[in-house]
Amino acid sequence: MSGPVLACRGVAKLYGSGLARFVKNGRLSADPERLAADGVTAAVRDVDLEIFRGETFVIMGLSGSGKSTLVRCLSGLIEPTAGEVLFEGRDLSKISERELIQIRRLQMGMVFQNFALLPHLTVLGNVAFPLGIQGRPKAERDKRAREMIALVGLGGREGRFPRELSGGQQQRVGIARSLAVGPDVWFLDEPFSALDPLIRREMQDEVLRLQGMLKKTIVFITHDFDEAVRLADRVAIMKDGRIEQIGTAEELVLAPATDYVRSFTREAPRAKILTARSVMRPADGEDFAGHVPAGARIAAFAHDVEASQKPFAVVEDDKVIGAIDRLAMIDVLVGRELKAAR
Ligand SMILES: Nc1ncnc2c1ncn2[C@@H]1O[C@H](COP(=O)(O)OP(=O)(O)OP(=O)(O)O)[C@@H](O)[C@H]1O
Repeated sequence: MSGPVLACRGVAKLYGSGLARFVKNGRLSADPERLAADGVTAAVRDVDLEIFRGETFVIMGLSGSGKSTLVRCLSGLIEPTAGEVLFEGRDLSKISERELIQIRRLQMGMVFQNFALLPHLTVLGNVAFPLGIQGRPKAERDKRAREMIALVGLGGREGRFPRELSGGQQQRVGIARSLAVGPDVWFLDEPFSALDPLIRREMQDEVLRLQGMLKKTIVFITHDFDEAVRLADRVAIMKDGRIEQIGTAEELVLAPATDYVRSFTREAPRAKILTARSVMRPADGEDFAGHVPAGARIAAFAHDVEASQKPFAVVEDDKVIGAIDRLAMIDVLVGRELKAAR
């Protein structure tokens, strides 16, 4: 098995003056009270994480919790005050500036909330832009840009300028541009926050569709738990620069590590998050009305189970591993506390 694509070890990013006095042996050595008393902002602190190939890793938190700063550290845009960021096992602070630029240009793609398109360039010009920076010949970059434009559903609009496109279309251009160089890691920093809810959902579907085809390693920032649930393999919840918990949406809902995570996930759409496995009870040789796969989300079968007098079998590898009945459905749907490991 290969190691993580990206990893953080004790990463901290401070803003203020005389920061060296807060770092000992490469690690942050001051607590938040001391930093605050000295007028220092700890935008990020004590962050340890690993992101694996092909994973969609979502970083969530309220405004000011440190999401963007952490992602800037992960993408090598800024250097942490303490700790290490490893990209494919290499400490980003130990490689040359030149190589870092190459990694950022060739192996990382970025999508931003404000689209960050160049207004004087057409759709084709914008998408081809990063290929031009790489010095690729014009014919080659135009061909690749056209492919990317078609991929995001904007074929035929190559000659338009950003101002002639809707917000959703502009962000599709941003997406096409970020994918043009074929990056290994795809960073999306609140890419859909400026879009209205319907378009936002459409764009989430677009990311899911592209991810199904391209299988990138994705680091996605959002402050919306529903968005995280739709997209994420794992979610990291940040508060005051620290990560409170990392887990699947189901783990966060069933076993919140802190009160903060509990309050963050309280309103979560449980039926879309929880699986049959986490709400089943032991089966005791009863008669079943049907069966559901252990990994299926409640929303997919809630209606059938609720409408049935008899329980349903929960199956895995063709074996019955538990049972699920109306009462369990009602517990989930009304949000009654579940025991994490029944
Ligand atoms: N260049 C900077 N100089 C000083 N303080 C900064 C700087 N960048 C970020 N901060 C502070 O660090 C903290 C975290 O900011 P950051 O932008 O990472 O949060 P965020 O979670 O991405 O917020 P938002 O969702 O609003 O974008 C904030 O208190 C912010 O004011």
